[in-house]
Amino acid sequence: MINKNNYIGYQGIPGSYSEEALKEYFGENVQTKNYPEFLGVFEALNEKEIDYGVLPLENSSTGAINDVYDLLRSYGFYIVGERNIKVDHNLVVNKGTKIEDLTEVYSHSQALEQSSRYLKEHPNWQLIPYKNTAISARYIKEENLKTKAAIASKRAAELYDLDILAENINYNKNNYTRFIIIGRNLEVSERCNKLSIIMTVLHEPGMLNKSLQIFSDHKVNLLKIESRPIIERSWEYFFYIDLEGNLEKNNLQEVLHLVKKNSSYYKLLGNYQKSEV
Ligand SMILES: O=C(O)C(=O)C[C@]1(C(=O)O)C=C[C@@H](O)C=C1
Repeated sequence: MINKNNYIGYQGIPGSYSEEALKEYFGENVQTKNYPEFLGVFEALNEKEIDYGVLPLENSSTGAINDVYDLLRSYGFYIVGERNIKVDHNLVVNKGTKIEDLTEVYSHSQALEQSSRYLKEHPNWQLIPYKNTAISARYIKEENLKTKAAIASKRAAELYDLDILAENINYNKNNYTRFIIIGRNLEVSERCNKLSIIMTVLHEPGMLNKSLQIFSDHKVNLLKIESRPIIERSWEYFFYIDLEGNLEKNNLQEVLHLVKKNSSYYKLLGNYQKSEV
């Protein structure tokens, strides 16, 4: 369980959306460590450099963040919490830059995608995927050129002393990113009401349906299914399933036991409290 000596890791630098999710979840007064890549957060948790990590898992406009889904399975950590954050992107530039000066726009690929309709109105701009939204903002500040812009949060513009040339350029005005909090151990408490598992089924007709029927027969409410390819076995998939429930309540453990029996691979990813928004 979380205590005040814990270190919490996130991808990016101050001003990134991951940092915002971290502060919303843990509060302002926590010790943080940051890493340039998602992988760095997993490695740091593995090496006990941090106690928890905060990572984006999916977005309400563009869907899954595949790298994080895959890392989550391969490292074997647990989801202990989640927080949905409203994400509004801005085109940020060095002071005095005009829209017609721009030739290059830097940001995380997710942010470029979430702003794609606005960016299509400027077909002459070169779009350059970069490590993170706030790292892009800091980079264009360091370069100090009027030809380069970044897509980032208002807070990143403030922190790196940049101007906002266009506000809220994400095409979905209800653009939310779901962040997960990961830890080394399974943490189950009274308040947990959401569960995530990964499973694969035998490549035979009706096998996925059989697993889903188990949930339906026991009145377990499914919230999401995401599939990710199994690299070594073409056209076979890991199914990531989110469902409602608490591991210590009702007969959920027995239901999961039946699902496990019907699966060729099964892993419990965590039991945690659903984000309010
Ligand atoms: O946290 C950041 O600032 C990021 O650049 C990452 C990230 C992501 O990977 O989805 C986080 C939230 C937004 O959806 C866009 C980008």
